[in-house]
Amino acid sequence: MTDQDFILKSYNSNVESGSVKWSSPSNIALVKYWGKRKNQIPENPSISFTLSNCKTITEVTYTKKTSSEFSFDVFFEGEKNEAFKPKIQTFFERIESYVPFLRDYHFNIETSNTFPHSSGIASSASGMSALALCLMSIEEDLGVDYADDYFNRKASFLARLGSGSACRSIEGELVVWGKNRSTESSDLFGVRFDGDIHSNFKDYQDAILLVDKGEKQVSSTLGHKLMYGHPFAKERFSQAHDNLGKLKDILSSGDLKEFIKIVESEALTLHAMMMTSMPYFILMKPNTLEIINRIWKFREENNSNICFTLDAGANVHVLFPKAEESKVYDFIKSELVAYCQKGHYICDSVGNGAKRL
Ligand SMILES: Nc1ncnc2c1ncn2[C@@H]1O[C@H](COP(=O)(O)OP(=O)(O)OP(=O)(O)O)[C@@H](O)[C@H]1O
Ligand SMILES: C[C@@](O)(CCOP(=O)(O)OP(=O)(O)O)CC(=O)O
Repeated sequence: MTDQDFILKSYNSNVESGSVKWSSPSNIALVKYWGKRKNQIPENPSISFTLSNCKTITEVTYTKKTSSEFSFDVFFEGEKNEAFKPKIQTFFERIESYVPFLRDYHFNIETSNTFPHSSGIASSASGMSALALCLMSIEEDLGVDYADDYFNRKASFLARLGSGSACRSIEGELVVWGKNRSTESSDLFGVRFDGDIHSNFKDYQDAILLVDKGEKQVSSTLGHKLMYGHPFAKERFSQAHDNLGKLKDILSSGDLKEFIKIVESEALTLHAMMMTSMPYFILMKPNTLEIINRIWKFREENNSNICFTLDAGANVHVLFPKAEESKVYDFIKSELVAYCQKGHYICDSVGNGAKRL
């Protein structure tokens, strides 16, 4: 498929108003997207677990208007929000040719997240995917009739133009984005991982330890830009291809020890890219490292398959098989909680994707 396949050519412009509502999850990458080209095309493929409890709920009410500029209001967690508007404005500008009705309506966007935003738990992924899905449902309200597959693909295509990782939030349980030699994929949208998944990875758990709930100093968007001219960029992009290939085999064989190696190495490589860019920056906090060291110690002493991953932030995602749930939560409550801001953490697990409400 090409960009052209997603252009909406005709719709019923007589619809006066309506309302649509979606819940869309965040996701956590196992192989990380870090570096992009023009038009939100990733420099390397990535794969993520779709989450279940970390999600955005967005309701969009649309009303016909006469003026031709974009018009929308954002209400975040019940209050009028100006801070989220520029990202949505940029999103609308990027997707206009694919959803031309954007200038015909005023949009009232009421949204909330179940987790802190802008702190490396991919609120841009759940937020932008929820909005993209609402626009797709409006497209349907305007008389456009699509097969299920196309609906999800276009939603993912639009979401990508809001935030790259958002294209991996439409479906579950594992989603791949970015052309590669190992799996079915596209640079334009995310697709469900087409390989076998061993039962060891069913219902995988993710406890997100909130080391720092504040907004991070450097946004992911800026971080991606710093991969231009980065001294290790070429090697990193090629490593991501290799890691995705290895992960495909691991997901099928159920080899948890090998899974841990890839996932932890990906997280540390992501942060190594930040530390070696110019300007360089560090998003981990001292407690991030304390937690990592304690996870390693616990794994060794308990013959556990617990591991960590990080997004672009200080918070730690603790990944583990369902079978280890009770012993890992005992460990978190007795040891790791001390390193979390106000003792807060989120219990999550792999989920099935977005839902219309
Ligand atoms: N519910 C929402 N609706 C619309 N936009 C949202 C929503 N939640 C967050 N955003 C947008 O996403 C931005 C945060 O994304 P950013 O990439 O900086 O941080 P993040 O949440 O840590 O994500 P990531 O882990 O992908 O870096 C917010 O400033 C806002 O513009
Ligand atoms: C570290 C990451 O979470 C980076 C996410 O980057 P974004 O998707 O937030 O960036 P933009 O495309 O600029 O919106 C890794 C990942 O999710 O793959």
